[in-house]
Amino acid sequence: MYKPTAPGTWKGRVDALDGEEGKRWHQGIKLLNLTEGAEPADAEQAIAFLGFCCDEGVRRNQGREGAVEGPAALRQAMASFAWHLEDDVALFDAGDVFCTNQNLEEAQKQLGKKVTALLSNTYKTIILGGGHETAYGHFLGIKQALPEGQQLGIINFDAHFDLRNYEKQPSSGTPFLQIADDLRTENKDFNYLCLGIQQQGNTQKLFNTAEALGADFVFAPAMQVYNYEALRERLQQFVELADVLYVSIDLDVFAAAYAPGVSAPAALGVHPEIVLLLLQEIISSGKLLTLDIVELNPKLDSDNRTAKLGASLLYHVVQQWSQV
Ligand SMILES: N=CN[C@@H](CCC(=O)O)C(=O)O
Ligand SMILES: [Mn+2]
Ligand SMILES: [Mn+2]
Repeated sequence: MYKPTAPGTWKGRVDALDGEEGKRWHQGIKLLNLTEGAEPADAEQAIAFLGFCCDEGVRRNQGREGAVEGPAALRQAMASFAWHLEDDVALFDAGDVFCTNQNLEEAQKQLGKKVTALLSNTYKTIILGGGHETAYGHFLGIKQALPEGQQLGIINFDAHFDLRNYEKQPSSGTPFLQIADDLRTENKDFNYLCLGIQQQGNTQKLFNTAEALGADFVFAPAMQVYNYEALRERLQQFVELADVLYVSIDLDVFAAAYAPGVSAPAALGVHPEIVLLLLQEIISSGKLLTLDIVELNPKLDSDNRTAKLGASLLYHVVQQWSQV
């Protein structure tokens, strides 16, 4: 269920005449093979991408399939980014975990193992989804790597709570309830902040589940740059209570004009600037442990707009995270 990235996958524009000054991400990224686990990172600041090629959760959740192609589209959209990273920073591509034979549960376990391998070898990890079922696999890995007694805070930029009941089967709509239940089993707190919730996109049942779990949330219409100070305060209160943060970005949080390439587009979704500002605030706290970006469906995208939005957010995340 795991494959390292093939050489030649990262390709893009080459400005040969400009030498080192013309460097782009596809010329600087290193391939990392996790077949036997991970070697300790050989750079002061090591950031690793890992793909989760899976939309089985979306299929089970009655969504529109295609997120299995998300990791490839994100890599392609990042490949020609200009290289502006400091000399002590190394960027890695650690390959992909695949979901085969609709065996989502096994794929999530495999993703978890690779995440643990990266985190316990001091890589800053960025998981490229996949449907939002990526989050539960990601969490399985975080759980193993988290030092005893550390409080985990989970921040999800999403139009949806993804707190659906999973008695029948886990899906892309259930990961955060699965996480909440796992944490409760271990007598740990579920600290969950959801940013960009659409009222019409979540039933009363989901609001009730969120309330019962003590989850905090901000509705999409309040996610505005003019409201930044209030949002920052809210975020800071949440961040203060956590020792480490897991951030999830579901691209359906954005307005469909920016992000048409998702299973469930939000016509009145959030504008990217406010998400970027809040991400910068999160990273500057120094508590970000790991991040994922999910629900990109290249089949539904328009001129790679959604892929480019996701990739551009990752550009800024990498640029800032490599300096804290
Ligand atoms: N990943 C989550 N997806 C949403 C889908 C909602 C919809 O299809 O409208 C959810 O389950 O709530
Ligand atoms: Mn989601
Ligand atoms: Mn969503």
